[in-house]
Amino acid sequence: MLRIAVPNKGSLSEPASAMLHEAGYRQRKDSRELVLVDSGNQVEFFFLRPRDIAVYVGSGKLDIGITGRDLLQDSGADAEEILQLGFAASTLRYATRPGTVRDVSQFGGLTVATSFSGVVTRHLAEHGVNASVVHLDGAVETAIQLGVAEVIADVVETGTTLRNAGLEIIGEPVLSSEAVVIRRTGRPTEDEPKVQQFLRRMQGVLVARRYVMMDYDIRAELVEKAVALTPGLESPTVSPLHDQGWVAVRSMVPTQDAQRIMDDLYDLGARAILTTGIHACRL
Ligand SMILES: Nc1ncnc2c1ncn2[C@@H]1O[C@H](COP(=O)(O)OP(=O)(O)OP(=O)(O)O)[C@@H](O)[C@H]1O
Ligand SMILES: O=P(O)(O)OC[C@H]1O[C@H](OP(=O)(O)OP(=O)(O)O)[C@H](O)[C@@H]1O
Ligand SMILES: [Mg+2]
Repeated sequence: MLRIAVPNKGSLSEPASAMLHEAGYRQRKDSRELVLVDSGNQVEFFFLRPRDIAVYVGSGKLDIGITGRDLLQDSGADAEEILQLGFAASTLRYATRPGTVRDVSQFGGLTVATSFSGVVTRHLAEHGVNASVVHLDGAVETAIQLGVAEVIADVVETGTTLRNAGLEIIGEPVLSSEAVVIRRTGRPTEDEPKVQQFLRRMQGVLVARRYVMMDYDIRAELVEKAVALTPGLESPTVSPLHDQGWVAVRSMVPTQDAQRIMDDLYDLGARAILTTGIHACRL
């Protein structure tokens, strides 16, 4: 059985389980369940703290896991990203009281509070800055108010939390993160076909979420121009219609561009333009 680590709490937990469910895997019904066997798919899920997942996978105790890139890098575990999942997107940013310091080059002699002390310690060293790092578990913003640190490094999505704490973001992002699938570094195992099948399923969900199927009819002499608007992932299907002057085209298009493409196709002369959702796919 493939042994997979899944976040049990926090921002990653619900979207990770939703994605696994969409990929056809059983998911737990009770958030207190720690282990779930999906015997139909020959997979065993371990629900673990997001921060611990890289440690289990890096040590080889579990085959693969879903975690955040920031947590993976912070752990220093011997694990690598094998698929980006596109949710829990965030950046790790430095922040301070307005008007104090402007970027990392001015942090010498200061204290930086963060839950990502591994990443931050390395980042400071790379910039040759001699600053102290204080590790906190969460609610890091308060460390400045309480005088524990002059600077914090924290996860930013919308920036609302920092603004509400009266802090301003300074300097360049320390790193950009999102949910990722990880496995032990350089480790194709005897389970490799199962890992590849798992990745294909997850990629199928990503494509089904990001693309719609578009169908339309177009005059035969305009098909090249139409196909340039809807190139598809590989090549669109072009089928003859009973009316010999027209063809039917079928192609995948990014969901976010679908309305604009439909307008452009209509202006070109296409008719009966339809989009339909994709429920699942293997590319
Ligand atoms: N507001 C957010 N938006 C997007 N991603 C986030 C957000 N907060 C945390 N993350 C991401 O979630 C992961 C951290 O998960 P973790 O469960 O440790 O923290 P959390 O979601 O803040 O939950 P907790 O309540 O336990 O602090 C990291 O990869 C981080 O980048
Ligand atoms: O930029 P924003 O959209 O405001 O989101 C970022 C905030 O979200 C997370 O906090 P969470 O609510 O999980 O609390 P925590 O500090 O206890 O982790 C993260 O730690 C930031 O504080
Ligand atoms: Mg949090």
